[in-house]
Amino acid sequence: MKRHSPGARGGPVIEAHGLARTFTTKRGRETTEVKAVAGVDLTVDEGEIVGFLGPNGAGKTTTLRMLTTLLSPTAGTATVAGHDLLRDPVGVRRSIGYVSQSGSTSPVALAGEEIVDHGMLYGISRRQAETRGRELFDQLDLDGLWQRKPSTMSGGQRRRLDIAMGLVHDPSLVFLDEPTTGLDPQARSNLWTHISDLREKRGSTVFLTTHYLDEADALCDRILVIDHGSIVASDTPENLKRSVAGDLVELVVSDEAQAAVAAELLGHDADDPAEVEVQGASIQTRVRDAGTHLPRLLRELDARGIALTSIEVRRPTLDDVFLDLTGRSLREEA
Ligand SMILES: Nc1ncnc2c1ncn2[C@@H]1O[C@H](COP(=O)(O)OP(=O)(O)OP(=O)(O)O)[C@@H](O)[C@H]1O
Repeated sequence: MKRHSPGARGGPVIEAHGLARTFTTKRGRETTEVKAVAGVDLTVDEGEIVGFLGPNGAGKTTTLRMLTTLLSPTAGTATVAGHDLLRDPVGVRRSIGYVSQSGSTSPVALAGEEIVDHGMLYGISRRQAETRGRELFDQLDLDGLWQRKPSTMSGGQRRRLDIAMGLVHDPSLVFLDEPTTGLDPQARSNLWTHISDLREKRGSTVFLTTHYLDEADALCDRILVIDHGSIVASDTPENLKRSVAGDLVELVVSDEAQAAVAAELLGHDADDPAEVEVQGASIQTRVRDAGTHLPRLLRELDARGIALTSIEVRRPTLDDVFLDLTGRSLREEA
């Protein structure tokens, strides 16, 4: 597993060892145990934007709630923002920002007042909270909304207000639980810019969960994949894509009668020569680093007089990675 990513600027700000949580539920005389998180080791370095991905019920929110002190682990240890999770939960809480899935703004209080109250709750003065709050409103495109109730804001504005609340006490480490769920594509990509800016302009470390693979791909230096309560991968999006599968190559020959010969030639480059699919005039397979093989393939096809109507190369996506690692497609679940 790769630990340090290009975004990393310093030492670890999260270090967890064997972090686990079992839930026990009782129905009548029957007791059921759910191992929501089964002993997680993870490291996040200062300045990284790390995406935490996994199928529904994999243990993402439970891990996040443990790392933010909202839930106590049944086993394991962690240091978060320089404080021991078990011995100094107050120290952890004061040093981090946490934006939950549902957010924490009241729909009826005025946005500015809420931000100030929230900052004071974290021990900063009213004046500091107001200065910082107004600065965040400016940075997060919330100008003019200080005196507005969240119930009158758009989804994107409300989500940015949630983020401002999580940042008002100036934490160096921010946890975002599904920050863009429910937003339209434009509001999502706008929020991505703001999240990147947290790192670029403030040097913050960001740990976020998401169901959107394009989000993880665009935003994260590193992706952690959790499945059945255990981490199953940790690497940059590029390395993950490279590691699971070759590029998908599809050739369409002009003359269907030549498909078998073309398939044989393509088979020489295939990851698995037994996995070349032919359907009518279309032939497809996976080829590692297709770009380096295609010129030769094209010359060979030409030499045999096989003309193509099209050729398409698709790089592996994070969904391919996800499918490979968990046996499930995140796209189906989102
Ligand atoms: N309070 C609880 N009591 C009992 N079981 C729980 C509790 N909270 C979570 N679980 C179970 O723990 C497992 C992990 O849940 P968790 O919410 O961490 O998953 P998740 O990866 O965040 O899922 P999602 O993507 O759907 O939000 C699930 O099987 C869930 O049903």
